[in-house]
This record gives sequence, C-alpha cells and structure tokens, in this order.
Amino acid sequence: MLRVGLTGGIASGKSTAAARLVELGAAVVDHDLLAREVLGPGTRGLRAVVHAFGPEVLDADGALDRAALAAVVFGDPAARERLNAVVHPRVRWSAGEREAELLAGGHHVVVHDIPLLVETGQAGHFDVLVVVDAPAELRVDRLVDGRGLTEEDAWARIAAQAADDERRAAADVVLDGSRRISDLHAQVDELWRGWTQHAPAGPTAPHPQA
Ligand SMILES: CC(C)(COP(=O)(O)OP(=O)(O)OC[C@H]1O[C@@H](n2cnc3c(N)ncnc32)[C@H](O)[C@@H]1O)[C@@H](O)C(=O)NCCC(=O)NCCS
Ligand SMILES: Nc1ncnc2c1ncn2[C@@H]1O[C@H](COP(=O)(O)OP(=O)(O)OP(=O)(O)O)[C@@H](O)[C@H]1O
Repeated sequence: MLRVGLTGGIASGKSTAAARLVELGAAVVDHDLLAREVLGPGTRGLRAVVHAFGPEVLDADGALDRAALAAVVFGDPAARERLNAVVHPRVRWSAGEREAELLAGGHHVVVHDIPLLVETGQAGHFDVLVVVDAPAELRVDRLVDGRGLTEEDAWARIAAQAADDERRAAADVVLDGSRRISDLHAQVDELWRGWTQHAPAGPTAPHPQA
C-alpha cells in the first residue's frame, strides 16, 4: 500500500496530475470535492456556515452561494479561519472513510489531492508528498482566463495559501506544472512507473497509456 499526498498552489495543475493518476489506475481522494459535499444542501456543515456567516451566503434555493462566501473569506483571514474550522475537520473525517473504503476494495495506491495539505500540517502524514509547482503569475493568468476570476481575486487566493518555497521544501517530489499538459502527464507517468514497477496498483488498474 502506498499513501500519496498531492498538493500545489491554486491552478498549479494539481487536479490535472490527479486525473492522469486516475487514468493510470490510482485511487484519488479529492479533498476539494469532499469540501463541497460537507457543505451540500441540508448538511450540518452548511448549517454551521450559516450560523457563522449569516443567511447572506445562501442563494435563493437555500444552497451555498460560493461566490458570496469566497468574497468574504478571501479578503479576511479571521473569516477564513472560521470557515476552515467548520470545513476542515469534516473533510478529514470523510477522507479517512473514503480511504478505508478504497483500501478495503483492494487499491494499493491511494492519492489524496489536498490544496491546503502543507497549510494544515499534513505534510508528514503520507508515504510520499508530491507538489505540483508553477509560477504565481502563470497561475493568475490561468485563473483569469480559465475560471473568470479577476486578477485581484486570483492574487487574494494565492495570498491565502502557503508560499511556493514552503511547499517545495516539504515535497519528496516536485512536478513542473508550468509547461504543456502533455509534459505534466509524462512526469506523472514516470512517477507512476516508479511506484508500480514491483507491485500491483489496484483491482482495476489499466495499463499506462503511451
Ligand atoms: C470559499 C469557497 C466556498 C469558494 O468556492 P469556489 O467554488 O469559488 O472554489 P473551490 O472550492 O472550487 O476552490 C478552488 C480553490 O481555491 C482554493 N481555496 C479554497 N478554499 C481555500 C481556503 N480556505 N484557503 C485557501 N485557499 C482555498 C484552493 O486552491 C481550491 O482548490 C470554497 O473554496 C470553500 O468552501 N473553501 C473552504 C474549504 C477549503 O479549505 N477547501 C480547500 C481544501 S479542502
Ligand atoms: N501544464 C499545464 N499547461 C497549461 N495549462 C494547464 C497545465 N496544467 C493545468 N493547466 C490548466 O490550468 C488550469 C488549472 O489546472 P488544475 O485544475 O489542474 O489546477 P489545480 O492545481 O487543481 O487548481 P485548484 O487548486 O483550483 O484545484 C486548468 O484550466 C488546466 O487545464
């Protein structure tokens, strides 16, 4: 069994690397997705967020208005701490459950895709820590062009995360997310070969694609 932590600053290419790992046969636990689930309609997490931030962070259907909450928390470290205190323990619990299911299902390589892995003190929790790295200016361009954030909002999210050298210092492996996607795929493929050369990856692992 190999437990891998995968992280990187926003828009570094972390989810792109995770998607490639899935193609190769890894089981991936996506902590961004779990964070959405624990704030889903009718959850205790969502009730706790409304208690902390007021009904202004709900949309007309009573679901979380993500843009409204983002506008509050990325401009205010104390507010962000309050949100993190609601979301992070719930995500950690869900991730533990999900990992147990995957291991029981016969997966040998479980990758946790965690945006705030270093920030939340989880760097020592994995057998291997992989960091996807790309310059902040390039990541801002991706956020503005690809996700419609303003430049100011993009920099605010970057400022809410660990510095790039802090993440690199914690890494066992650094992948370069600043070149072409095919190049990032090639780096992931090589990593995967190293992990699975002598051991099976999981019950349904397909053959790596050329
Ligand atoms: C504030 C929210 C509602 C904004 O939602 P939105 O759809 O705009 O963004 P999304 O969830 O897709 O996150 C995109 C990226 O923003 C960054 N980000 C998200 N939350 C945080 C945070 N608390 N601190 C720093 N960066 C963050 C991450 O790089 C993440 O990959 C949402 O991000 C949220 O609930 N955040 C708190 C949970 C969290 O910390 N998630 C990330 C790790 S589990
Ligand atoms: N090597 C690359 N070259 C060009 N574009 C890339 C590369 N890697 C990722 N991208 C693009 O950059 C954007 C962000 O990539 P991705 O979603 O993988 O980042 P992320 O680190 O998971 O971001 P987040 O922290 O928001 O989850 C996407 O639109 C993706 O297609």
